[in-house]
Amino acid sequence: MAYITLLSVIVVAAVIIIVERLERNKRLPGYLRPLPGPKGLPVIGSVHELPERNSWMKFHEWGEKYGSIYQVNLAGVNHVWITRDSVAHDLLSKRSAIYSDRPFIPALEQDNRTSGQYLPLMSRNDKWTRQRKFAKQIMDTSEKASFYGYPELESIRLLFELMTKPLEYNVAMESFIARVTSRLAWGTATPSDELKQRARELLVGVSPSGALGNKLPFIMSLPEQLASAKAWEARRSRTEKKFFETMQDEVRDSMHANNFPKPAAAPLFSAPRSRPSWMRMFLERKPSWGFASELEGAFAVGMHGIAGALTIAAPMQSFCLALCHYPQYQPILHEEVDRVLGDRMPTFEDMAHMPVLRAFIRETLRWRPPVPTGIPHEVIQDDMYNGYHIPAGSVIHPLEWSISRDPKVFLEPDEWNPMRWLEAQYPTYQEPLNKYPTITQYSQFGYGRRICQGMGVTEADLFVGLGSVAWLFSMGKDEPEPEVVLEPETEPEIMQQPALYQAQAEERLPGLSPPVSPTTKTRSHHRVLSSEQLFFEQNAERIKRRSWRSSEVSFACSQGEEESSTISSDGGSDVGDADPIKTALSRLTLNRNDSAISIPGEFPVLRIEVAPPAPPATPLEHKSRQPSPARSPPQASASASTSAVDKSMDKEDPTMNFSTLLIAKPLPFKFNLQIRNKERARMVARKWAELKVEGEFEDARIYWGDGKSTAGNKEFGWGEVCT
Ligand code: HEM
Repeated sequence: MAYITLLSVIVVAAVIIIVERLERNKRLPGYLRPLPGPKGLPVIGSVHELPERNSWMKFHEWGEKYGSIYQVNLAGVNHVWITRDSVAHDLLSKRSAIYSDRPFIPALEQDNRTSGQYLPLMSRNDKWTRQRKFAKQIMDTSEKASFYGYPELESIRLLFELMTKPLEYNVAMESFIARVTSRLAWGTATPSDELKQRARELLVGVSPSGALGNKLPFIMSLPEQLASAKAWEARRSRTEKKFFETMQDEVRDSMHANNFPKPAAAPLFSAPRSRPSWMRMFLERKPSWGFASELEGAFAVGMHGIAGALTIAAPMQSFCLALCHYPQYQPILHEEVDRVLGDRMPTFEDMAHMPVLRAFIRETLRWRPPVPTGIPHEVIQDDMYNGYHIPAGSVIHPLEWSISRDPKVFLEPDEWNPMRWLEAQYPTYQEPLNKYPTITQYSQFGYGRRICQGMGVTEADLFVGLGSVAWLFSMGKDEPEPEVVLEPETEPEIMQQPALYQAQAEERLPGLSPPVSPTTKTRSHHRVLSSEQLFFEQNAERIKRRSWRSSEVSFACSQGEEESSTISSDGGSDVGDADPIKTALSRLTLNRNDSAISIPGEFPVLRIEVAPPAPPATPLEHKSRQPSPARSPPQASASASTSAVDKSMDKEDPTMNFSTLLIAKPLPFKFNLQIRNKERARMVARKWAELKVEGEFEDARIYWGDGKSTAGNKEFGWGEVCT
C-alpha cells in the first residue's frame, strides 16, 4: 500500500511540475499581463500560506495587496479571486457565456459536473438547463402560495424550543430551517434530522478544507479498502440516494391514497403528508420536466432540501451574535416589531411593513456572509480583462467577504450597522422602504446564470424566523448580572423604587425571576425556570390520568403567579372521555427525544447560564455608539477595510469563531435570551401544545439501523462529520 501511495504521489507531482513549466513557457502577447498575485512555491503554489481556520481572511488580505482581481496557484490549479462587485458583474454576469461552468470536485464519488445530482455543482449542460427550469418553477409556485405557511408554522416550534432549551439555540435554529425545508421538499418535517445530516456530509464532501479527497485527489483513485476517505464518500453517496428515493416513494404513496386533497384545498393544518411539496409538484407534472428518470427528480428535489438546510441557519446564528455585540440597535427593532405586529407573530405578508427587520437581516448577511468565499465558477476559454490574461480553466471566486466590505460602499465595513440601510445619508440606502432593503439580488447569492435559486425562501425563512425571535425575545451578551450588594446607606434609596426593581426582574424570562429581594446577592450561575417544570408536571399528570381533552391545554407560565390559562379551541366544551380523547392521545407521542416534553418524572429544566466575568476589553465594544437618525455617516477611509484582518487575526475577535467548511457558521456561544412579554410566551406555549396534540410537531425520524440508530450498518448510515 505504501508503495502504491508513494508512486501515486510521485506521478501526480511530476504531472503538476510538467504542466506548470508548460504554462510558464506560454508567452502572452505584449498587450496582456498575467494577473498579480502571490508567487508561491513550485508544485504546491501558495497552499502552505492558507490558515487552517477562516481561510477567506487570507484571500481578503491578498485582495488588499493585489487589488480587485488577482490569481493564486493552489496545488497547480489557477484560482482567480474577485474582491469587488463591479468586477464580478463584468465577468460573471456580462460574460456569463464563458464564466458559468463549475470546477471539478475530486472528493465526490461521481463527477459533480455531469452526474446530474447537484444543480449548484453541475456544468452547464442539458441536465443543468432542465433542472434549473424545474427549480424556477417550484420556487415561483411555492412563493406564490407564500411557501404554504410552513415558516410561520415552524416558528411556533422554534420559539417554544428557545424558551425551553435556550442553551441549544443553535440546534433550535438549525432545526427550524431543516423542518421548513423538509416540509417544502416532501410535505413533512419528520426527515429534518436526516436532512441536516445529509447536508453536513455533503458539505464535507464539497469543501476544499473538508474531505481528504479534495486535499489529496489521488486517493480517490485508490481502492476503498486502501482509502478510508473514499469508503466514507461511497457510504455517504449511497445513503443520500437511498434517503432521497425513500422520500420520493413516500410522497408518491401518499398521493395515491384515496382521500388525498388537491394542493389548493389542503389546509395548513391538515394531516401531514397531504401537504403541498416540491416533490409532489415533480410527481404531478412528471412528463413536463423532461427528466431522464425518477431518480433525477429525487435528486432535484433533495438537492434543494440540502441547499436550504445548509445555508440559512448560519445567518440566524450570526443575527444572535450581532444583537449581542451591538446592543444599541435592538430597541429599534423591538419598536417596529411591537408597532407592526402587536400581539401576533410575524407572517410573510408583513414583509413590506417591516424595513427595520429587513435591514437587520440584510446587514447580518453582509457582516458575516454565510458563503464568504462565494461558490466558484470556472471560465471555459482564455479571456482578457483590463489588460490582464485570465487563462481557460481558471477557478473564479467572487470573494463575498471582500465584496461586502468595499469601503466605498460600506462605510466602516467591519461594523454591524443596520442603519446603513435605513438612513438616507448612507450610500447603501435605497427607497422605497416597503421594498428595500432586500436580500434578493444581493451579491452573496452569486452572479449571472448561476445565481442562487433560493433567495425567496431564504428571505421568507429569515424574516419569519428572526421576526418571531425578536417578537418574543431580547438578547444580550452573557455577562454576569451586576451584583446587588447593598450598603446600609444605599438601601433606603433602592427600597424607594421597588416597582422599577421588580420590572427589571420581570423583563427576564417569566417565572425566571427569583423572588426579588433587593438585598439578595447574586451568586448562582444557573437559574431554573420552575414554571416550565410546573407546566410539564401538570401536563404529564394529565397524560398519566388520560384526562386530556382533545383540544384543551393548560399552561402555567410564571412561577410567581397562581394563574393557569386554559385554552379551548372549541370554545371550551368539555369532551370528557369520549373517543376523540383517545385519538388525540394516540397522536401525542412522548419520548425522551422530544424537544420539550419528557416522560413523567424527568422534566426538562430551563437554565440560563450566567457567565463568569467577561475579559476586560474585547475588540468589539460598541456600547458608546448610539443609533441616531441625525448622525452623519462616518467617512470612508483607506484603512477601514483592513480592520477585519487586524481584528480577527491579531486580536481574538469573539465574533469570528466559525466552523471551517464552505459555509461559515458561527460556533455556538453563550448569551442571555430573555422573554420580553409574558403574554406572548403563554400564547406560544398554548399554540405549541395544541399543535403537538394535533400531531403537527412529530418527532424526527431515524432512517437507519431499524429506525433505532442513525449509525446504521455497513451500507447506510451517518458518517462522522468534523466541522
Ligand atoms: C443564506 C442562504 C443562501 C445563500 C447565502 C446562498 C448562496 C448561493 C450561492 C453563492 C450560489 C452560487 C451562485 C453562483 O454561482 O454565482 C447559490 C446557488 C444556488 N442556490 Fe443558494 N444560497 C442560499 C440559500 C439557498 C436555498 C434556500 C436554496 C433552495 C432551497 C438554494 C438553492 C440554490 C441553487 C439551486 C443554486 C444553484 C444555481 C445554479 O448553479 O444554477 N440556495 N446559492
